[in-house]
Amino acid sequence: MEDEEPPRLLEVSSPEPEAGPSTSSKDQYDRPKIPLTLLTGYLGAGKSTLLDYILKEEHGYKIAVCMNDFGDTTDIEAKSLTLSDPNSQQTTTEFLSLPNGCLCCSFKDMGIAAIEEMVANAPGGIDWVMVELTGVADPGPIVRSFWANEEMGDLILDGVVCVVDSRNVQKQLAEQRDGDEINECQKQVACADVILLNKLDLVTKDQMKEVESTIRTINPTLKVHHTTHSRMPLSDLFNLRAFSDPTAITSAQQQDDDHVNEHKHDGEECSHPSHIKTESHTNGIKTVLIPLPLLNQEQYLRLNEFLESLLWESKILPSKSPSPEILRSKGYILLEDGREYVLQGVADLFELKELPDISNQAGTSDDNNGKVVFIGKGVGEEIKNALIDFVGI
Ligand SMILES: Nc1nc2c(ncn2[C@@H]2O[C@H](COP(=O)(O)OP(=O)(O)OP(=O)(O)O)[C@@H](O)[C@H]2O)c(=O)[nH]1
Repeated sequence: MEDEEPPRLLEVSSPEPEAGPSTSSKDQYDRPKIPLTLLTGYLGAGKSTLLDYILKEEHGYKIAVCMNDFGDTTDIEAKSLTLSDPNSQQTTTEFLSLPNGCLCCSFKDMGIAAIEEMVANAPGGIDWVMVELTGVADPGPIVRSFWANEEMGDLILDGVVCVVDSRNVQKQLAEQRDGDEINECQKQVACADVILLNKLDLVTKDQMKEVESTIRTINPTLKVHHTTHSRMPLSDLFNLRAFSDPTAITSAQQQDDDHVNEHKHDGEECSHPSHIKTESHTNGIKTVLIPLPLLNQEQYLRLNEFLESLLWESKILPSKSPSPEILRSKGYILLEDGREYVLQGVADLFELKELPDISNQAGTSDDNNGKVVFIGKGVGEEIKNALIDFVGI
């Protein structure tokens, strides 16, 4: 998938939220698409515990759970037609059917095409697919592949859920890699849409506050759940629509504001990310949030050009500034003529998608302000200033 020019995704409409297990959206040919959740998290965080819970709970969804090992994540496409049983090394498509209607499969190598084949052949049909990544996987290339595959494939990426071990995550985030590279734990937090701060029973209230501050410093767009044994309302794991719904970004900001308000009133020591030193744990991974006014058409085109230069060529910053490594981009953009766009990006792949019906989007943004968020290493004021200059706002 290393094309010379990063692919752009086709525009798809944002379906209305639906209740219950009937969750599939449709592609442009009116074929149903099955939502897929990627489950990530460092070794021992509680991913299997969460899957075990999902596979036993009565929730009404027919979920295919793939306990997966993509191995070298940069090679995902090459493996996309391989299905091999880790014990026999035989090619197989067998499932374990569970009493709550879920299917469980555990394969060593399984790519997108194999998952699609499994879903198509699943006895009785499937409402949802959940794929567990290995604890040391960098989710970025995998997220990118599933997302890029949506246009032609049968699956639609609903979101990325990350489980962390609250007792050990600060240490895991601070682990150094050769050449000061971003470590896997940092990438997992940066790429996620929902995070379970798990093992609540093993940390004090103050430790949990500090963990949450660090996590929010890396990625303030996350929806955070505090859990023990990965127990949480499962409805909060489904229908995230993280790659199509503008509330994913606006509600994240609201959540952050709520956190500040809470701080103002509870009289306890401040743990908000802007007031606590968490840099040593994040190894330079940060978020920059750039508020946007209403843009005219020309400014919108300039923003698009800015994103291409920044994400494809890392060219936009003054030459003396080190190139940022952007893991995730999100945004909500409003134009003077009333059009609204959602920006989603994973590494160099990005999409600016126009929201189909303005009247349907009422309430998507409480403050009615546009914004762009970049999460990664080396992001900061330089990007903000460069965007403001380039777009002319
Ligand atoms: N005390 C405590 N232990 C937990 C909690 N959640 C999970 N565990 C235990 O932590 C260990 C690791 O949990 P797993 O669910 O296997 O973690 P994982 O993320 O799947 O681990 P890998 O497969 O190695 O990546 C198991 O022994 C779990 O029982 C929790 O909230 N509290």
